[in-house]
Amino acid sequence: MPEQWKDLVEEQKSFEDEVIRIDEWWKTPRQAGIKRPWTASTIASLRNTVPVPCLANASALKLWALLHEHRSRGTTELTFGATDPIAVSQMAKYMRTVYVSGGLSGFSENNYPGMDHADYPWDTVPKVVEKIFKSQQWHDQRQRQVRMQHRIEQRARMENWDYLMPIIADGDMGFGSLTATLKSTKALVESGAAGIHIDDLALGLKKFTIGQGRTIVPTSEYEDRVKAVRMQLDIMGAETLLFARCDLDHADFITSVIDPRDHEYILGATRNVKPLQEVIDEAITSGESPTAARDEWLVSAGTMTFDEAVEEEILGFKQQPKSIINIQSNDDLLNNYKSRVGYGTSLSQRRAIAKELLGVNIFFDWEIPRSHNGQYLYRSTVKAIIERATVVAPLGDVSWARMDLPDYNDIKAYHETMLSRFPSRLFAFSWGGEWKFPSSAGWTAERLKTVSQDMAKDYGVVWQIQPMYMIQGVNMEIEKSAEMWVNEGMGGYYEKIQLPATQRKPWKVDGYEKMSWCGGYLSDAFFAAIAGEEILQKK
Ligand SMILES: C[C@](O)(C(=O)O)[C@H](CC(=O)O)C(=O)O
Repeated sequence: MPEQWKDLVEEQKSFEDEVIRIDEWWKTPRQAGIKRPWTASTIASLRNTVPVPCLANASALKLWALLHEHRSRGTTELTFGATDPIAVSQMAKYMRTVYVSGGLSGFSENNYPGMDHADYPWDTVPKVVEKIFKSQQWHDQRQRQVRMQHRIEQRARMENWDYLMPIIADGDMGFGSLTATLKSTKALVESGAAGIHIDDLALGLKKFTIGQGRTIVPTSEYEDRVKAVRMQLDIMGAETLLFARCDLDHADFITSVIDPRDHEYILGATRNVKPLQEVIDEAITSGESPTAARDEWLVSAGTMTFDEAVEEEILGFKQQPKSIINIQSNDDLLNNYKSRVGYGTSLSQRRAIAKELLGVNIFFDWEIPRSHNGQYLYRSTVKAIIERATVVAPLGDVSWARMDLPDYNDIKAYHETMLSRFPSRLFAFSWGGEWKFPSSAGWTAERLKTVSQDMAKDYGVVWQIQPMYMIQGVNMEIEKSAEMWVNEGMGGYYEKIQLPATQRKPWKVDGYEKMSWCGGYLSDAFFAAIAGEEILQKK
């Protein structure tokens, strides 16, 4: 065999071995539940010749085991968003995971802070994850060094925190095209993320500042994003969990009507009026309120979904159209229409069915209500969230319906239906800040005390977070400390911080005087080891 053939045969063999390794990996309990639309050879061909070890894997497998343990016990992991490694080192005493919120990172971790419009640089969250991941390693190292200076029986009485808490990171909407999603996934995994969430919001259109404005992408685009994340994980051999988040709740817009699976929820005008944007522009030119003009327009245009327009048409019939001979009532007609349309029936198919049944063309135009940025008007429903979550569930590990001002009935409907389709599903949920919790929507103070545990037990919601609003608690403590220091100086510090912190039981609160937490003992150990001393001297 010529020399160069030997290399080629080796190359082929190493490729085929890699394919086998990937196939075997996909059979492991952690990976077996995922349904991929690609083969192991595709992934092998996208991998490096020499695979780069995946640092996040130990943590990801730990997260996987933890969430499954919660699932089987009917309990939940409660955590909150943090960007500061110091805060995370304290959280380790009570919680077993940590969340890195994009909103919080965009607010505090870059030079151009702002509201959570996901407009911060795409590598902001990976950098925060990396900072926390590395700090966790350091805390683990310095704690171990101190512990190892003590005999086993002494160690039983010493602090022994698990600082290596799996980090779940906000992947937002992937930060760009599919290749940007691949890159941001790669960066998050390389930074140490044990879990990543990805959502279906439109790029550049995330808004929290005004009442209206949440915009989602078509189902197909969301599906592609989730695929991109999964594919990048596969390429890296990463065990990192994929949290498929759906942000459709309270969405007002969708960017495109390309996917028939979304057509049922798109709103159109049922009267032949001027386009909305023209009316808004005229209002602005003449100094009138564009919001009022918009609201009036929505009513005057008879804005509704196509199915609602069909229903209105049928209910408006005084008598049966002649073409329908075997249908007795308007209700039968409506039921007939409904039985013939369903998930994925396109608008043109719906039009044709309506025409066939009613004998008339229904006026419905979803172009004229389009917004300034070209978005289509959208009606969000729990059913639509479930449909999207169902599409992406086989690619993800955890399902998450982001809800704001939630109605408990919506939470129940979403999880019950998802469980009927995916009985062993893991779910995530995020709570909000300063929510009003109306009792009309099923919320009472008593309900709130048990709701997290109930959602874990009843629906398998194993990971529940306060994404960014715990910052209010942090602010409260800092504000109180600032007030104290300015008014009471050293006396206040001694009485209100130093004494209670050092007297706290069973452990002192961490501070610089505690040589372990600030790494003093670890530094001393380095100096001693370099000087040639035996540092493992059991006290
Ligand atoms: C989770 C989230 O993405 C975040 O950045 O923390 C935000 C939080 C929030 O606004 O409630 C989100 O849900 O979009």
